[in-house]
Amino acid sequence: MILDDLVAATQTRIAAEKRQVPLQVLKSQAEALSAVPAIDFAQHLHTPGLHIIGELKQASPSKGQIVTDFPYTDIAREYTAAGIDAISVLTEPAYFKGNIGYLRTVRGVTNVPLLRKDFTIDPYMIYEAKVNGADIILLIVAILTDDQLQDYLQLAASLGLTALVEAHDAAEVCRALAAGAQIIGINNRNLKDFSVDFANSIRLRHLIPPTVAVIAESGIRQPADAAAIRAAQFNGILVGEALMRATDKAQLIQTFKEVAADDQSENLRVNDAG
Ligand SMILES: O=P(O)(O)OC[C@@H](O)[C@@H](O)c1c[nH]c2ccccc12
Repeated sequence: MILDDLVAATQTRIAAEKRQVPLQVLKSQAEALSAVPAIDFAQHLHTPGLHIIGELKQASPSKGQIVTDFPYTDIAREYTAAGIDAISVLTEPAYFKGNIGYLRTVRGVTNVPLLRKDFTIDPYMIYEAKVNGADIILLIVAILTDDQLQDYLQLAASLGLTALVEAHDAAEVCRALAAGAQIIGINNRNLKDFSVDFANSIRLRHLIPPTVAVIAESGIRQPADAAAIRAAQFNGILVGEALMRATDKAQLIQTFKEVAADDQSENLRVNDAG
């Protein structure tokens, strides 16, 4: 199963990194930064409208090479100018051609919150996210025990990081809630076989109380997709491939935002009538 391969590759990678920079060194670097006030992304997600997390992803195991040209700092600037709410930076090298250096570099060109998109399986990676400028880490329920979920959420909070806790089915959503997740991402893609079911997030939405922010992830391509997700009361969307392939990324972001704005004015009308 591909997810097992990803986890194994990540274990090997982190073991090598620990030999380069020992845990204690990284930990003290991260702790020195923990006083820096982090952006409360969960709170931001509860403000009105559909928030957009745009991804920087040049390749993936399901799609192979998505783009041949990957000017990621230019794209980060373009996302920022277009009013994106956060940028997701793939840092997994073996399957997504990501790099932790991309995160650090992007941090230098934008002030928007950055999500370190990786297969977090070790506290080391959380310190590393902090040291390289992330505001948000990804915790994938499918690859963590309940104890790990809780510990990693706590560690992230202690460093001033927010966690996006990713679930794919009802049981995983319940585990995310039980661990105390403040932001849950429901992935439309099954990481075990990479099949995408766009309706998956909408089907599971009702399991999450309004106090917890919820993001729909993967397979979101068109404004109509964003509209359907907004109508289902999501706080945000995570968009990778569609933005990477779009020649005019600002235009696509704008269109997604317009869809959300229409929905808001509809709500206002309903409220006025009531
Ligand atoms: O490119 P898409 O279909 O818009 O999907 C983006 C994002 O949801 C996807 O990259 C993703 C969701 N969860 C992940 C976990 C690891 C790596 C990647 C992902």
